[in-house]
Amino acid sequence: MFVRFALTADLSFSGEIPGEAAEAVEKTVTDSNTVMFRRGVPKGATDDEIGRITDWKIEGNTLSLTIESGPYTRVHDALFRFRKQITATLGRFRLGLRDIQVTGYEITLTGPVPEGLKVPTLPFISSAEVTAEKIELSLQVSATDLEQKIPDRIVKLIEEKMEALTYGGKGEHWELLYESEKKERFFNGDPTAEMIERGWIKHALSRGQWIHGPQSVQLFRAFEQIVMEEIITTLGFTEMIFPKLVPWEVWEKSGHAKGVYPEIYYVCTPKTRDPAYWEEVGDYFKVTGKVPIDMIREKVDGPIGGLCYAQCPSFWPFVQGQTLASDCLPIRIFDRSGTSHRYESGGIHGIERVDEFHRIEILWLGTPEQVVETADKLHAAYKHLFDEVLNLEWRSAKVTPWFMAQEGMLDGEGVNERIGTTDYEAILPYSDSWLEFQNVSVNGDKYPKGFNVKVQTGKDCWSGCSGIGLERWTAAFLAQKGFDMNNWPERVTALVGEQKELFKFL
Ligand SMILES: Nc1ncnc2c1ncn2[C@@H]1O[C@H](COS(=O)(=O)NC(=O)[C@@H](N)CO)[C@@H](O)[C@H]1O
Ligand SMILES: [Zn+2]
Repeated sequence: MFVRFALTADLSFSGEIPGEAAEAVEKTVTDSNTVMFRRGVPKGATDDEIGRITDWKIEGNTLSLTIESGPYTRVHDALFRFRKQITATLGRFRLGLRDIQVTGYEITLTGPVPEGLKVPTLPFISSAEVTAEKIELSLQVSATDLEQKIPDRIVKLIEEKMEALTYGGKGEHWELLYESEKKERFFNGDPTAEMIERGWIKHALSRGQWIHGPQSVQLFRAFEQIVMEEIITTLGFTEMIFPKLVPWEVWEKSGHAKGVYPEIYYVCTPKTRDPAYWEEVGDYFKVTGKVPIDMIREKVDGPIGGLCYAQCPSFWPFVQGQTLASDCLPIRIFDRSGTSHRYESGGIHGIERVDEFHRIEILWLGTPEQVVETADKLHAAYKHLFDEVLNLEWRSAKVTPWFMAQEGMLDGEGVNERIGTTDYEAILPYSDSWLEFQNVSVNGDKYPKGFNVKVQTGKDCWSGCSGIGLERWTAAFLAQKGFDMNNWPERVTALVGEQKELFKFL
């Protein structure tokens, strides 16, 4: 795409601009066009690619400018560079710059426009024309918007949307890394249906949410214990507690704020704690037995953020803005302190795809070498766990990095080949489909950059994370091993012990 910008602006000064100043203004315009606007422009850029003042006129205390550019020294950058020059020039005539009014701003992107491109609806875009080979935008922007580089971000956003449409079909990247040998299958049913049948779990009252009875929890805790022994203790990870209510600021820094909105469970706060303010809500419920949602909606603030989604982002404020001493690296921590929530795709699923799930989130950070080495150690430990301890039929594959998928980004070309996500999948005999039950990711410098974390050497700081989904482990394990404990690996049987049957429903 070739991008052109055009801008008209009125610069108003503290008094009438005298006739004799015209010459000085002319000189400042020429200097800007020939020298100032060429600063930092790559060699070989043609004249019409570089910002230029193509017209100007003085009327009373106002200097009106027309600026045009291609991609270099874009018109708003030219405007602010010129502002510096002209303030000095007219300062000599004892005139101060009072205000800049942007009276027009056009962006034209020329090149093949993919089918179905939707120009974003933003307050800054006053009109948009899209044809097969061109996109023309008129913006309504203030000088402050230009200082915040709104036009550049709009162009970047449109380019991202076009890329997504062009490569959209590429979808998720998937490349097989390892496949275990086939294992004996002791069960052919849907584990969730069987768990319900046996009273191990029951649907809870919120969407995609379950109440886990003792038998299910005994299995969750057995898996957790095995993770503690085989992974956490063996590799030296230490427990922390990461917050589970995530404010926007965390997701702004983690990048989730780019595109996680369709799947968030949003959180709002009362406008006031004053009981009198809320009395009518309780009264309404007392009288009707119904909760007045619309009335509540008027009385809350926010959403201030949402419930835990990816689990690792809310750790990062712990180290935000800090420099870590080399001798404390690599940091290896984990969190299992609460639930994650995702407003998943429609339809009722089994426990393998729920809106509220229980995950052990393993997180490590340090130099790139330390982070890659830790990931490799984790892969080896997991392989031992699934092959020898749980004796699962499983495979692993390199996929689109989880954080890109969650931000709706494409698999970035050219990122360091060690950066990425490995999914662990287990076969579910009853549906003959593979279920991703956990993953291991090398996230590169994404989080340290997002949260401004440095290491003593001043070199890159990288991080990685691994999410172990206990619902998914349980679904995969039961789908393959069934419910007869004699067919379970004895480590699991020993940890589960005698199953608790508490409830007798008549
Ligand atoms: N809807 C869901 N239901 C049950 N488990 C889920 C769900 N979504 C994710 N998980 C579990 O969480 C793991 C990691 O989720 S992820 O989105 O792939 N990755 C992340 O969020 C990373 N932060 C690592 O946790 C998945 O492998 C799966 O085990
Ligand atoms: Zn994570």
